[in-house]
Amino acid sequence: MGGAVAREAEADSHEVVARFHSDRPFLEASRSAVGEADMAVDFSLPELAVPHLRRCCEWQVPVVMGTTGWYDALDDVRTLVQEHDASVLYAPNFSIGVAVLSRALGHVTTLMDALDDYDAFVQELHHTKKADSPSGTAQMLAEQVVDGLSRKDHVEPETQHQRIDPSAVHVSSTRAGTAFGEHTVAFDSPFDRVALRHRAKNRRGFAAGVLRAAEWLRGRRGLFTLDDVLDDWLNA
Ligand SMILES: NC(=O)C1=CN([C@@H]2O[C@H](COP(=O)(O)OP(=O)(O)OC[C@H]3O[C@@H](n4cnc5c(N)ncnc54)[C@H](O)[C@@H]3O)[C@@H](O)[C@H]2O)C=CC1
Ligand SMILES: O=C(O)C1=N[C@H](C(=O)O)C[C@H](O)C1
Repeated sequence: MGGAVAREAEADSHEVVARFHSDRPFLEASRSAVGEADMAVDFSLPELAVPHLRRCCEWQVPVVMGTTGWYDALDDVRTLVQEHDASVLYAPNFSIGVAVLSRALGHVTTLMDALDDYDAFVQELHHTKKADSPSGTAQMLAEQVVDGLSRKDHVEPETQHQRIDPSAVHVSSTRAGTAFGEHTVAFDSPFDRVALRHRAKNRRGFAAGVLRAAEWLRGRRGLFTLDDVLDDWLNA
């Protein structure tokens, strides 16, 4: 993703001050390496996300965090941001289409909460290079369903070798080929199935969302998500 974001940024007249990767690790860089950068964008590895966030907070560089797989540490990151009065915006998926799907899902789960016949599940498909599973987006969508449906109380991301607990939202992950990222949230009753689906056709949608989020974040302090950007985006 780093390359896709850099291309989109340069096409939009932003300057890419520095790029870090496995041969030039960010955590080994000095403050001067990022110069006057007014924003950092991170698409790296789950285990690097929090150390990278910490370094950016210490250096007072606002961050747009796209890396997934670190959300168990969200409370620590919230504390970190408060301690440093820092600026961080994170999202498991920077596509505007997923932001809209997520808003729509909020409305759908409110309706479905009154319709006990409907069970809910999430499916995701990604390319074989993906390091984390389930995807951050699938995890987010499944948690949204748990929050919205009183008959569900947890997410189950593992293959079940027994009957599924009816209070679980099952998330299944497939890794195959070069799929950019597909997510389906579905509600299944004895009579029909209602599904919301997003399919990324390439990586440009993620990169465009990152730029939009970075522009929104400038001058703001706190911990934000793409949902905070959405109202301005839709009304622009
Ligand atoms: N939020 C969103 O919209 C999206 C999130 N992602 C997430 O972004 C993350 C990265 O995904 P991809 O870009 O597809 O993976 P990738 O494997 O192409 O990129 C990982 C990058 O991390 C770099 N890296 C490895 N060690 C490093 C170190 N010590 N210091 C600095 N950089 C280091 C690698 O050089 C590489 O450039 C994943 O967690 C993925 O789920 C991916 C696409 C969209
Ligand atoms: O690794 C990817 O490629 C993607 N990861 C994100 C996720 O984990 O949800 C977003 C997108 O689906 C692509």
